[in-house]
Amino acid sequence: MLVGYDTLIVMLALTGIFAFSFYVVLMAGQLSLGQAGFASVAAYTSTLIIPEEPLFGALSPVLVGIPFAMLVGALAAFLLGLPVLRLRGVYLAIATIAFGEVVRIYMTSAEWTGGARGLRLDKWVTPDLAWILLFVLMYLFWRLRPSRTGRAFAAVREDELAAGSTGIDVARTRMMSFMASGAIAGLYGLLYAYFVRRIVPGTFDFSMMLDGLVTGVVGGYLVFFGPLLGGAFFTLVPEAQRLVGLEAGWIHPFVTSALLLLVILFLPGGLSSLITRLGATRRRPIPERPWSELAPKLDPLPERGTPVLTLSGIGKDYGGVHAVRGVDVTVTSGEVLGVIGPNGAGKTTLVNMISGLVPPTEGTGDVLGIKLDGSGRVHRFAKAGVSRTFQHSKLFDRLSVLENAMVGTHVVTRSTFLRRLLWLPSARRDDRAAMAQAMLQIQRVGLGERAHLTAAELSYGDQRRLEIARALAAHPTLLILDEPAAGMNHVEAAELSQLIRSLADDGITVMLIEHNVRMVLDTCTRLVVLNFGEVIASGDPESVAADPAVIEAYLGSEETQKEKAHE
Ligand SMILES: Nc1ncnc2c1ncn2[C@@H]1O[C@H](COP(=O)(O)OP(=O)(O)OP(=O)(O)O)[C@@H](O)[C@H]1O
Repeated sequence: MLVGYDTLIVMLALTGIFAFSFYVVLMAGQLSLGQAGFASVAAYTSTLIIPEEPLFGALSPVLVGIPFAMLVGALAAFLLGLPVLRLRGVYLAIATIAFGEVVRIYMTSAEWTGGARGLRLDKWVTPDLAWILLFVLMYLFWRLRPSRTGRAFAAVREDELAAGSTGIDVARTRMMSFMASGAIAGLYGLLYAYFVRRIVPGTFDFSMMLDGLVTGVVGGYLVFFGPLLGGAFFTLVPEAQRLVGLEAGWIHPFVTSALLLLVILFLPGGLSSLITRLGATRRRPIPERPWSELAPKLDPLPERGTPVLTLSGIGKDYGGVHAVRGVDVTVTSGEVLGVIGPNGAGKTTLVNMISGLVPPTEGTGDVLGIKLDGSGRVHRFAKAGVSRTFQHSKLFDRLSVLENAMVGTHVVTRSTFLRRLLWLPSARRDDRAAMAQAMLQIQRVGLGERAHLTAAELSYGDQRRLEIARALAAHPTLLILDEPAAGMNHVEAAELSQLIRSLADDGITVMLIEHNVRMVLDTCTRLVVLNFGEVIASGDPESVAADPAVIEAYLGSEETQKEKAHE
């Protein structure tokens, strides 16, 4: 067992560093547990290149190993990530644990690793080195969180589907967090080995992984100093127990576990959430600034009348259920196209195909230059100019209204993380431009006063409005609204109708799915009616509303029409 204050001080830093390798995946919502494996691979391979003598006669030779171990850890994570990052949740956890076990078994049986007896090393890790590295990591994560990349991580954690629809490359973001986790775990493995002066396969086992996970979760993964708090908890609680004589037998694990349980049960965001909660009570509305001047310069929208969407015989089959069949539709710029039809008519499936969420099983289509052949991933549709809202709001609940809309600016802003590390003024300008673009849209939907609240704190109607603001923040050419007025009263629906018309006046093409017939008739320039997946009528709102086939299939009797109009 390690004793002495030097040891305690170094272990505090090392535990914090290891917790960061969990933090970075949890931050992106991934339950990945291969860190002990990455640490092991990196530590063992580093021993092959680290010289035995000090560098230039004075510097710790571990300095050579640091970039090497991080590279090896990241590479191992990349290679493992290629097959396993298709998995999510508990399946990802199992696959990554299995990787750790495979590494351990290999290291035990290989000759170059010294087998089960391991290798003896020199002690090259000092408290200064460990703490400097921990502070470097804290700095990186402090600068990452409010950057465009940090928001992408948070968005992927909160809702992958919505993140993809705002133009974030979800697969890439997950891989980035996975590789960063591998790099940090590699760093930890190296430092640990050269601190305890020994490397044996048993060190990097399941319990190391579990300790790291607990430290990451207890510290919390929403704020950059979470791992430090987690590390302190994990290292100091046993130490405090030792000091007060609670060390013997079962008392030690019992007290530690009870404290852990308390943190996990009553502080789901970890210890760091205590501090953010204090901050939350001090949140104030965002002060007014000249947002239009600060906003980014955006490309003009296509000329009125330019084709935006062309569908030809498009259809989607769900194992025998023809959700959509043989739909031919052309939409041109500046139109407000209403898509109506009874429940289950295929409206959502149709817009899911247009926004790249599901590939069609028949027909061809083109939306803003992207072919609907199943090859384009969701974020590409967003990049091309397709933005959408969902039938059931998909907001990033734990992010603020402003942050939600800022995620929406992903496709019209540039990455700022690396420039933020260097405090470059251009990064500040770009971040401010993203904020301005987001605030303008938030104000446009009438949420300016509530920009500082979290999305979860909003009323249902406001959440629907926020989803529209987030979609607008991407400066879309085609805006798809899936039942945006659901749950709104007729005054709110009328306001929404006015907003949609003003968006069309600005040149945005809108596709509106809505059950509120009055609103559809008031808002749209053209209607398409679906029934059992097929188009049964299309044309200007008045003639469609008068079409007997439509009345029969959807609008029903006059009484039902009135009811629907008041929904
Ligand atoms: N993922 C899926 N798997 C199997 N069937 C599906 C799936 N998604 C939709 N369907 C089926 O496809 C048909 C069309 O559904 P869709 O949700 O597109 O209709 P909708 O017009 O949007 O309905 P609503 O107005 O109730 O939202 C329905 O019969 C539905 O059950």
